[in-house]
Amino acid sequence: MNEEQIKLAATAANLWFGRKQVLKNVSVAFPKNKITALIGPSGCGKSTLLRCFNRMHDLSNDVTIEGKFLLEGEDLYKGSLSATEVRRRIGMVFQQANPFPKSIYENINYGLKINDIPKEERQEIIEHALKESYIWDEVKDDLQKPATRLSGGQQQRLCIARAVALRPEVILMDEPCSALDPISTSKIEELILKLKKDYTIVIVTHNMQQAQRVADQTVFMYLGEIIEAGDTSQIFDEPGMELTKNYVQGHFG
Ligand SMILES: Nc1ncnc2c1ncn2[C@@H]1O[C@H](COP(=O)(O)OP(=O)(O)OP(=O)(O)O)[C@@H](O)[C@H]1O
Repeated sequence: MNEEQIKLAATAANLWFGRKQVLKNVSVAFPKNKITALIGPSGCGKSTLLRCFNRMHDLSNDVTIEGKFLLEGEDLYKGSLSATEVRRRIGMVFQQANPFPKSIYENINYGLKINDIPKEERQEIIEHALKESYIWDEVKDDLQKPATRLSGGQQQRLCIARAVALRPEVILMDEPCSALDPISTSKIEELILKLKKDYTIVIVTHNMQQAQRVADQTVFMYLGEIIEAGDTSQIFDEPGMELTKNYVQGHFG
């Protein structure tokens, strides 16, 4: 991958929670306008790595982070970027849809407000974000309804709308479908595939079929290390490492 294709990267990253090292010399690059699946057994550090890119560990005082986390070459920790700016440019969607206990409208409006988007522009941005996230038709007549009354799959698409409304460059998704039924899952997958035209996407998933359906690149982690990264077809069909092969074939994890 040449420099110009890389949107997001970590180099020689280490992370400790207290004395426990959870990321070990992690170097990884996520290409622009592509979907990367991050796979590996439970506890190997996938979420921890994802959260580093969004400065989610900033508020924990027992976390030590070393190495570099770069957005188009710009250091996410050492430069002039604030955590708020980092989170605007790098959006995140979580395993459990987490709408605010407010209306559908307010769920998106809130982020626009705190990012100083003028009031007169917000209506159009909200409508566009809901359309872009394939949920507009289901909610357009009831934008004042509490978001918590939507189904799980609708809530997750609303959370994606909330993220895209801020026009991020990257969307990080931490097992976004693990709490959803197969129909909602396929809607989200369809949405993810559509979004890659405009965004760089990194998705943590335990679902090997999902990784193969959506990801261009797959990264396999084990015990805090990156074992192998490559085109999804290569990782699944011709893995270079025995460990990767055993994992993708379901022998452990
Ligand atoms: N805040 C924390 N304090 C201490 N240890 C933590 C903290 N968060 C995570 N860990 C530990 O770090 C390791 C990696 O956790 P992480 O959630 O990144 O793994 P994961 O690969 O995403 O797992 P899963 O697939 O189960 O979500 C685990 O051993 C976990 O117990």
